[in-house]
Amino acid sequence: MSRRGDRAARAAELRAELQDHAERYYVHDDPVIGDDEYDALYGELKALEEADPSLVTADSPTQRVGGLAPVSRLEKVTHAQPMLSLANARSEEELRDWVQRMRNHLAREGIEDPVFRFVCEPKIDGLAISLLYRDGGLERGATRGDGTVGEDVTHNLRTIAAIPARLEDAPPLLEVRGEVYMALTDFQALNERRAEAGESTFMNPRNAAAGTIRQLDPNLAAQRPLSMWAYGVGVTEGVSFARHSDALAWLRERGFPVNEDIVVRDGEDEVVAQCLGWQERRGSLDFEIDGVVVKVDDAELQRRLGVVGRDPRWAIAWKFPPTTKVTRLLRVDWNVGKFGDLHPFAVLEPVPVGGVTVKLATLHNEEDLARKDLRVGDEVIVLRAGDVIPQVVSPAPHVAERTDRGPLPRPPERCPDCGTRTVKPEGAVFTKCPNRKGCPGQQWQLTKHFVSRGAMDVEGLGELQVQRLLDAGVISSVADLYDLTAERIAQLEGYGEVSARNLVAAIERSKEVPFGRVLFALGLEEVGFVTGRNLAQRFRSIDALLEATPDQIAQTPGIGEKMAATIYEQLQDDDMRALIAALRARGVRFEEEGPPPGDGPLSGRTFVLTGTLPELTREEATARIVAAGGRVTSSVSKKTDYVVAGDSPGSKLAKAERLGVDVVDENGLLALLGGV
Ligand SMILES: NC(=O)c1ccc[n+]([C@@H]2O[C@H](COP(=O)([O-])OP(=O)(O)OC[C@H]3O[C@@H](n4cnc5c(N)ncnc54)[C@H](O)[C@@H]3O)[C@@H](O)[C@H]2O)c1
Ligand SMILES: [Zn+2]
Repeated sequence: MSRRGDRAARAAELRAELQDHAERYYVHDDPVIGDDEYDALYGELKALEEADPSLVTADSPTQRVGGLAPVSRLEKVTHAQPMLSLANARSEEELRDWVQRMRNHLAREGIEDPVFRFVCEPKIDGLAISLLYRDGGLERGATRGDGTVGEDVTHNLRTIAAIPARLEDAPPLLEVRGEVYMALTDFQALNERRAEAGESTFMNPRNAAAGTIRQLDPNLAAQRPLSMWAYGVGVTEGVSFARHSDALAWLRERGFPVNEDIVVRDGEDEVVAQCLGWQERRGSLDFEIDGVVVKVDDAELQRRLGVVGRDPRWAIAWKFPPTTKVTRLLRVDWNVGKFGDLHPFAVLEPVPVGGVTVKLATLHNEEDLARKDLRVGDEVIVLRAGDVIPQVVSPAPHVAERTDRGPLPRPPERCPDCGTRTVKPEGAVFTKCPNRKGCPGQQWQLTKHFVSRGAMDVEGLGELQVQRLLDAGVISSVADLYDLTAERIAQLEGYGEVSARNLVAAIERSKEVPFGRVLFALGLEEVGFVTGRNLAQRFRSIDALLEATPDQIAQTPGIGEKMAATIYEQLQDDDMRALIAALRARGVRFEEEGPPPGDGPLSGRTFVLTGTLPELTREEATARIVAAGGRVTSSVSKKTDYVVAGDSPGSKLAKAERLGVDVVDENGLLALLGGV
């Protein structure tokens, strides 16, 4: 075969392979190769096409954004201006080549020696969206899709607090582009919640954000904390910008979240230094960035540079080294949780990932382990994003084809901490150590939980210190914390005189923690942060709660019969009652402060908010209703007194109308509040 024939065959092979990987990546969220590997194949195809442009086909991945058309049941929207992708640079050399390519291109356009200013922006690893504002109102929000046609996700984008619903001083038409993302801590909390509930976990924050935004039901999006960074404008009428940096400043002034770290740099050297600097810092951010986007600042130069294939010629993505690595799964060990749940984790052959050596990774639960089909001895893909606990994503490609793999790891028959025989209750997600009272593993978890942020919030008492206090026998229950003296603490490893005094002060301060959080801190099964607060609001004192019947507990918002029974049972337990008495004797709060709800003009009334209100944010409206003695819940039922409907209200309004619930607008709400 001729050399051209060889090249054409290889190009076709690469196209098919890339198409396959793109489908796994974008549609099924289940890539089998790393981004660097994908980019290498992509680079090879691109090089072939550049050497021989006749090899370029219209369906080549180098010519199409995302590689795929939208497939979901969401409405399709055609973008007013295509949403493009970005070319990559993985080294200083590639970045300098890009600048040289721009110079060459401009020279052909008759522009010699252009002066470049560059805007460097963190490359947020989320999903691109377009927000269309007409006369200041958010008319439509859409995903990128295949760059030309995206999906209408306005209903979900409206639930994101960072996205302005209305703009002051706005031009007739404005398209804002940005990245929707999930913060790393939120991502981790979401996955933990899902694992606890036996649901599948998300592989990374991008996955979680994309999965959430593409849901049909906006309630789901509202429950998952998403945010956005704005990084550009698309079509506009009545406003234009000479520089990209002007557009960003203008967006910021109008209330869009524009990342504070974005900088303007004059030359290539400065840009390179900036990229390397962020590469160092990437782990310290609370959201994932996978690189730096470098853009030419001057709008006229951008226009002259134009687009090549699916990428603007005037921008490039400096990609960081990958945060996934392949290593060997040496063992699966099991940790005992607060309620005796056995949580599997992976012991790995140590491997450096993104600047840190990873030896352990979370595996969430037994089902997760089975779903991922992980076996001891397998080569596995580990992912480390920011400060989040590393996770095992899957076996490495081709492992599944091996025939000599070990069995699926099973939870141990005896508790690794106390040796008690483990049990798996019918229908439960976790195998358990049933020794709630005597298991040191559970004791440690409960103590750690008690002092954690959101619970009693005792600063200066990390998990290692908790372990030391328990091991040394200095405390045997959380009540003992309140008897500690600075002298006693100072004798322990890791404490000096000052830190010991600070710890005693922090423990003392925890007596101010409100009753609802104390209930949460006790570590009762089914009593999370919100349920703790709701119980506190309903019963107002521990005495009332301890006397309550399961039926009375079930009348608390958010608590069903089954939950109520579990909570009731734990409160009957002698040890739990002794612990509560001991904490109470030491001054921990077991009463709700302030006037009882029911004192305001809205006492006993239940509200549901839907849509965007003209003035009040959701948080403001909720706070004012609660301050007036009312209650806000998330779904409409016969018990709802009022639905407050704003712009684009969604299904709750329809339901309210069906059930005959009163519907008011913002003015109606303000009237009910009576100027509170
Ligand atoms: N592993 C696989 O199998 C596989 C398959 C397909 C794609 N991929 C990966 O996906 C990449 C291609 O994805 P892509 O086309 O979405 O492009 P991209 O992610 O490389 O870059 C374009 C996107 O960057 C985002 N972005 C973040 N911050 C930005 C900012 N400040 N300014 C502008 N844009 C910003 C936008 O969403 C934009 O659409 C490849 O490089 C590859 O790494 C991997
Ligand atoms: Zn045990």
